[in-house]
Amino acid sequence: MELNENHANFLHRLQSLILNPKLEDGSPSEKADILRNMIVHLQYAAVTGLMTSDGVQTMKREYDDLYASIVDSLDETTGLNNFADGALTLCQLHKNESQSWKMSLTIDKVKNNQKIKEMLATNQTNQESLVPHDKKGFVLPCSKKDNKDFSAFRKGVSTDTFVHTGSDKVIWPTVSATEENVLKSRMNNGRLGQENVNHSYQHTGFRNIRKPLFSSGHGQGPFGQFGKNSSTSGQRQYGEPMKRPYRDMGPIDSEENNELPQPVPSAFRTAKQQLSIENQKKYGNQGGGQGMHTYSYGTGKKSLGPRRGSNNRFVPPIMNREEDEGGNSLVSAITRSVVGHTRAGNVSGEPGGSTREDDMVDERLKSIEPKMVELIMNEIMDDGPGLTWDDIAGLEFAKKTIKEIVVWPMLRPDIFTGLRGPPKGLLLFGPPGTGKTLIGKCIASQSKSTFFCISASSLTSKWVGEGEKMVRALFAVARCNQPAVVFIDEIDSLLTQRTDGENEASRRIKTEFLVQLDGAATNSDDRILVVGATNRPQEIDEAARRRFVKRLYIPLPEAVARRQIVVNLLCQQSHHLSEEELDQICQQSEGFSGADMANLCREAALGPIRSISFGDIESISVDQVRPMNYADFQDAFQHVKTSVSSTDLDVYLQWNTTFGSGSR
Ligand SMILES: Nc1ncnc2c1ncn2[C@@H]1O[C@H](COP(=O)(O)OP(=O)(O)OP(=O)(O)O)[C@@H](O)[C@H]1O
Ligand SMILES: [Mg+2]
Repeated sequence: MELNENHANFLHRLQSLILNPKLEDGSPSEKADILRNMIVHLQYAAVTGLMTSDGVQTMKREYDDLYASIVDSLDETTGLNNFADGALTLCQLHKNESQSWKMSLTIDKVKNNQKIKEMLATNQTNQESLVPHDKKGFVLPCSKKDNKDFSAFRKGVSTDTFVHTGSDKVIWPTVSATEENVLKSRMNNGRLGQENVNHSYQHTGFRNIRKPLFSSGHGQGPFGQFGKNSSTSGQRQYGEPMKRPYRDMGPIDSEENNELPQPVPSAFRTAKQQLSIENQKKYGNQGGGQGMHTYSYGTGKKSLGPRRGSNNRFVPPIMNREEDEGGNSLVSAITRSVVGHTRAGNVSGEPGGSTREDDMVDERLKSIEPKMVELIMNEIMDDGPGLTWDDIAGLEFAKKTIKEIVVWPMLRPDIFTGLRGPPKGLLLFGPPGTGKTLIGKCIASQSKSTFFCISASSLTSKWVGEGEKMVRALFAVARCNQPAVVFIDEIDSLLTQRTDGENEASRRIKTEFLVQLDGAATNSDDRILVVGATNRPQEIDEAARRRFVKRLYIPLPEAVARRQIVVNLLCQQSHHLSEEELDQICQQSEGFSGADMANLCREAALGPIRSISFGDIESISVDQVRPMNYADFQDAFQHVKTSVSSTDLDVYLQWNTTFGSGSR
């Protein structure tokens, strides 16, 4: 590939972005923009072959993590996912590990990094080529075995620079010594992969760039110059015409110039690339394994279960050329990631899916912006926190109906066809704190389907600004991950009744949502269930209401259920409550929601602690804390009241009578 002025400008821009990311100041959205820009640049560099996919992947992984931490963070000073805080109890208490992530790569840190110091020291002493080459000096294809030598070579890569004559019209930016250090260090880490920045790009990561030829007979591999005296001997002046593409380049003698050797090193792959290719072939992207670390979110987070970590979901969108000669790498890579995430027993069956499946998925995602696919993938939950139906007290009718709609059809799709086909929309409505979100958690852990938990904020994000496209992306990705359950908590905030004065964007989102719901409902092959939960069903648009064919009332718990909640919670504490006292508590708590019951128990559990004098609290052992008793509950009743008024209750009962699917 010829390095033209556009490429030069591009590389110049990329270099300044990396050297000076300007991430210290600025709002979260500005930072997100900068990082997005960086990621796009890296993708471009890989697609055009200006950087190796290895170099891109390593760098991009870091920027992706940082980017995801900004997009996900609920803290308004550091992140974007905060504007719907009030509306979304689901997200409250969300504590994201990424919040503490800071840009650690400062120039000072790089300068003081031990490895970099060593590298620079090695550079000065290392004079020998460590890359295997044949007698003529051509670089040999590197096997996994050779890779050991090769990494040694990378450590000792020469930092000498080439003279830049200017006749290529490529004006490389002049960089300071410190900046040079940064770039060198990134090269050594396989990041930018640049080993020579003074006036020419000799980049371990950049490939196919016109490179200086050597005539010294010492090998020059795809990773740049090496060999004796590389600062002067054998360097090609920039004005000289390029004889061969860089990646195919071996050293040539001046006499041999007319008879160029066959490109040997084009077969070259690093061991890492080779391993990654093999893994991809074997397992699809899931099996790629290396470099993908799993996140676990903070314990304080209130959510339906663990989200896939940003890196876990991330599959480098740029594949090795060997694998994707046909281009369209971004979409197909994301497609693979979608298929790769599909659970066992899903449409694709095997992780990674078949080629036919890939093609099919490709089609479905073709019109969807990759960044949106990525955002949606981020909303897929791994198996939830192991909640079972028994953890939900009472609500027998709702549980039975949900099992019918969600669990059984997943187990026996062959039986649930035609008239028996399960409904595609399920609405859970009822007073606050009655277990609607809890049911969502249970579906996540019990259904053998891909579970998307979508918050209104992901769909209406100010930053994305294109909510209806997000809705389309959501359903497209769900379609690729069938059977799928899309759980939308507090769905009223998304589907409120349409009014004349309402904002155009939210109207568009709503319309798209209805269209997609219709599509899922009418296409009998689609195995997508949309579950909405709300405590304001009366505010839902009538068109949306119609599409939620099953509308289940989740009422306040009855005495038996309240008892079960108390017993479940008390099993973690020592107590002296008799059966009669428990019955008494359940009668006294008439009108309490499940959440109120949990609050009551929490308050009562503080009783024994309150009876300890302030002075003893530091020294007392756990065994010395007295067990809870009936009096603690009586005290707690003084402070905890029902949160649902009887007027509110009437509204739900009324709505259930008119629109609900029954409650027995
Ligand atoms: N049926 C139940 N069984 C056991 N615990 C329950 C039940 N209902 C509510 N709880 C308790 O109340 C808490 C809140 O429940 P949940 O978040 O599911 O309520 P919700 O119906 O989604 O409320 P909202 O409408 O305000 O979102 C749960 O974490 C659980 O401790
Ligand atoms: Mg809820």
